[in-house]
Amino acid sequence: MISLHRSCFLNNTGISGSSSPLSYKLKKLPPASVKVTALGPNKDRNSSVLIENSSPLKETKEDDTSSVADAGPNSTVAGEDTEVSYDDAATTDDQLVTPWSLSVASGYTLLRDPHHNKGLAFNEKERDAYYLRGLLPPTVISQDLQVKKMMHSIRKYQVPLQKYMAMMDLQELNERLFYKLLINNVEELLPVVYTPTVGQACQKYGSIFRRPQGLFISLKEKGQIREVLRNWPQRNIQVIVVTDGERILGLGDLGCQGMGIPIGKLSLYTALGGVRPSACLPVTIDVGTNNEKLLNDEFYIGLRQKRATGQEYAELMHEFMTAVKQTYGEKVLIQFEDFANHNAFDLLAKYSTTHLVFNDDIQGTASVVLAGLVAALKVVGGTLADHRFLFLGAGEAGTGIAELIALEISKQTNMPLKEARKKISLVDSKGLIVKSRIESLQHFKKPWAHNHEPIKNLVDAVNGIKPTVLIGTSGVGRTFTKEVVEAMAALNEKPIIFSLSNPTSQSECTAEEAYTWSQGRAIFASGSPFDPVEYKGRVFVPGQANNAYIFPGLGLGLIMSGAIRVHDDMLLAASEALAAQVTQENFDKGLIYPPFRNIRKISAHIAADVAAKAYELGLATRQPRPHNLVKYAENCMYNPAYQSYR
Ligand SMILES: NC(=O)C1=CN([C@@H]2O[C@H](COP(=O)(O)OP(=O)(O)OC[C@H]3O[C@@H](n4cnc5c(N)ncnc54)[C@H](OP(=O)(O)O)[C@@H]3O)[C@@H](O)[C@H]2O)C=CC1
Ligand SMILES: CC(=O)C(=O)O
Ligand SMILES: [Mg+2]
Repeated sequence: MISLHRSCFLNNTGISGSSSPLSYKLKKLPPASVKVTALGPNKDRNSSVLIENSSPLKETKEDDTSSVADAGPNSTVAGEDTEVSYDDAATTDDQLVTPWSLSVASGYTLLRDPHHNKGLAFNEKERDAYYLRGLLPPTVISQDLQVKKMMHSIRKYQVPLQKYMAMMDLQELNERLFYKLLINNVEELLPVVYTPTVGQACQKYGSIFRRPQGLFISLKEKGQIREVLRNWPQRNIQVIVVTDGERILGLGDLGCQGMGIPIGKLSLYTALGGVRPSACLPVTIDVGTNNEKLLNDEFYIGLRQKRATGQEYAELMHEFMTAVKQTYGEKVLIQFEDFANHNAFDLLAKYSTTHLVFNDDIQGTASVVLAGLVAALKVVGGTLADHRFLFLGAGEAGTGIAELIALEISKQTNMPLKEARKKISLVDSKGLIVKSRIESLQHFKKPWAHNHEPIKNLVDAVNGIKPTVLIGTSGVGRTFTKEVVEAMAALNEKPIIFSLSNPTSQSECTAEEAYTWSQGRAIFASGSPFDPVEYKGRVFVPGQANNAYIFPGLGLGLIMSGAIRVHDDMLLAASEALAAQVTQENFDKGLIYPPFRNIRKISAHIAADVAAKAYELGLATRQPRPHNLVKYAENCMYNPAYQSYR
């Protein structure tokens, strides 16, 4: 009896260094009593086919002439006088069949394996060695030419969602080409695989869903989450991005269709931060949805029930968090993403002492915004403590940013944190957060309830508080009206205005509005990208204040140092590292963030500073500490160039 190992490829085993997609082959099958049996996936995960024979078959090296890749579900696995035929057409609906498959990476299978497929870039030698002759047209082209060709076809699509789908198809066809494309064209493709287009993709995810790109863990899987994790083909997981889909960007509850977000975020972990794709696991927890439209949509792919809450919710999340640690160990990084705030703060508080976790919307966003502010001070002058901050939106992003600003002010000035918080005011859907509202406020808003008379609307709050910085984290589009921006411009020579809500439709104002209404004086950044704006003969390039600048580098820093916990000082370190990357040339264009085209270099610096902080705090387990952390970060980064197969 012998089993063929399905997981014998580079990255499938988690063992790198092999440059052959084909590690095992069989000698020709002996004539008698050959039986091919399928195994259910949970019986032996490493086996696709079990072949019983009176004389055991030997495993041999690649120079052997026969390959089991010749066999497939519809083919005949033949000895000289024995045939076992598998013919799908012969089965009917009421006959039970087992969905077995061979996954030896050669021939047709190799072309279907996104981790190893190179398409027309397979060279002549590889085409011979891996049974590709005839399966490809004769031309051999370079990866660079493939990139050029793909960009050419993606640019032809007018509809952003079509571009998104073309990118997702590519990711599932040829992973290295996907990442090469994304890295080489990051400024053009970021809005395709990430905000704003990923928002549309989530809204339509039920219709566009094709193949699993991450794990769906629903209430149906309660009690079996460890087994579900084992169904994922990769074992050596380093980062998980998990959502429950309740607050997807500023689009609200998209239930199970929120899966587009973890997938998009993790593709940035690889493209922007260099974490290898096989180490990334997107997860969506499905506890139902309160979105009536989805519940009534025949194409909805999630659980058709109202959201579970309370103990039922907490138990599922706890089982997930426990299973993750048991399966992948202490050092797996879990990024909470796009949870609604009534769960987000509690989950973070509960698991930050036992797991390597952070909440991107609360902490990653805070870090990126603080970096933008620190950079903006070089243009407007003064220290953080000299400024007054007003937020529209007092949820995860708003209070998360506010707290990190206060922490930094407190560090810089030795002012008590409580005092530092007084420089920051927040407005929620009910108006300015003030002391008289304290009883009815959610716990994360309470620290921001200052002594002030109640104010209902934003313009009055601007005129009453007289902020130098206005930050939008409301998730509601066009709330920075002309009146609001003009009020900021009347109060400040250079008003700092950030419209952070995503996607573009939810941005508090557009770049054009910010520059026009402030007569070209605003220092502006937005969560989703806007094109440059020409105002009175001058071109303004708006920056993108998005946590995508932070989480890939932060994650890499945590992974490469073997950190076991996330600490606020790491977020401050990430923020400082990002701010330090803004050049005079960027400032001259009105930018307070460096361009995304340099993101891998930026991420290496962020990773290095985060790792340095982890060592300093005694939270790093990788010893000895690398001497040059920036170089080490760069060397750790995944390179999407094709590997040569022997
Ligand atoms: N650029 C970036 O990197 C990031 C951007 N974001 C974006 O920020 C937005 C908010 O996210 P998040 O903080 O997590 O969401 P939350 O739901 O936690 O918070 C939203 C806040 O906005 C308030 N709000 C809603 N409507 C109004 C209104 N009309 N006027 C005033 N306040 C209002 C809510 O008030 P109430 O509490 O009274 O309901 C709440 O305080 C989203 O669009 C998200 O995409 C988030 C993370 C990162
Ligand atoms: C960018 C991001 O994380 C958000 O909008 O939720
Ligand atoms: Mg988010």
